[in-house]
Amino acid sequence: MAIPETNEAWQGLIDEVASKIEPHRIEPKYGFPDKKTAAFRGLIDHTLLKLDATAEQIDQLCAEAWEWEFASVCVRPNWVKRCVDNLERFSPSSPTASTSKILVASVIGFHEGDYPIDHKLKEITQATTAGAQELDIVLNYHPLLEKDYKAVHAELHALRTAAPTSTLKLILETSRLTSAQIVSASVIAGRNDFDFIKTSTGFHGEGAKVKDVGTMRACAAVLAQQDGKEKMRVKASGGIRDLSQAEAMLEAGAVRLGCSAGVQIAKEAGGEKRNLPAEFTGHGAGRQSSSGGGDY
Ligand SMILES: O=C[C@H](O)COP(=O)(O)O
Repeated sequence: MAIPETNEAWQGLIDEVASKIEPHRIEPKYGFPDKKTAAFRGLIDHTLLKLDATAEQIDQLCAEAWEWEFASVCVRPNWVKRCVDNLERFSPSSPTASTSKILVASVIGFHEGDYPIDHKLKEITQATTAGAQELDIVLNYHPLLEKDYKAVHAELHALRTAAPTSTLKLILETSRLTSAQIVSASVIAGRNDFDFIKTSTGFHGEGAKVKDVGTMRACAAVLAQQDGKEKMRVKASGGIRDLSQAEAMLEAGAVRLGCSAGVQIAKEAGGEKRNLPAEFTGHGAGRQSSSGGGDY
């Protein structure tokens, strides 16, 4: 799988992928697990990214993630250690503990993405040292807008190299991009072995849109065919507040959802949570949207 060496060569690859995307769009709606099951809730990254989040709110986030068996908790780097410790305490080798493991995801370069690469690399070290298994990294999309694909590649290559075993999700901030730019970013992410492409930070614009999720999924399918490797996955995030929005994103091709409204969605889906042992309850009061009420 050759890496293009010039912006022109990148553009050629991007155009080739774009020309093959349309046929993939006629695929039927994608399915997802029964809404009442832990498998469905296991598609949700339970997210709290407000700058003013408190320790009590982080503890509550972890408790809710354990109870509803979400895929992960997604937090800022400074909270990773606390989440790892919480989740370890909730799921020791107790015979009653479920086998499902709640992961810890950390955002990197959040939420503007245009931090210098050294800042992002420092945050990666901080998060992975503290035990984060997944990293949701905001793309510096400015070079992308200028079609400086070599610069985009240089950033993504440095990030992948710094975290060779982590699950890497690249946040595109799709509300700031055209469909063509979404394809360009997805192609470069694919060539750099990112595991996911993710729509939004939840702090800008409209958040996830069905159309963009469809484009990203179709692009990932073309790349997988072309490169003969596993399909990069799509995470929809930002503004997903209820079950019908969550379902629409999954039907469009997302296989992971990032939401601060995970509990509301799980309740609406009608499943049953497991109960955290009493010794761990008594966590903090209710939370708000990770985007602080949102600008949607
Ligand atoms: O990455 C996830 C988003 O920040 C979640 O945004 P939200 O608060 O709109 O659900």
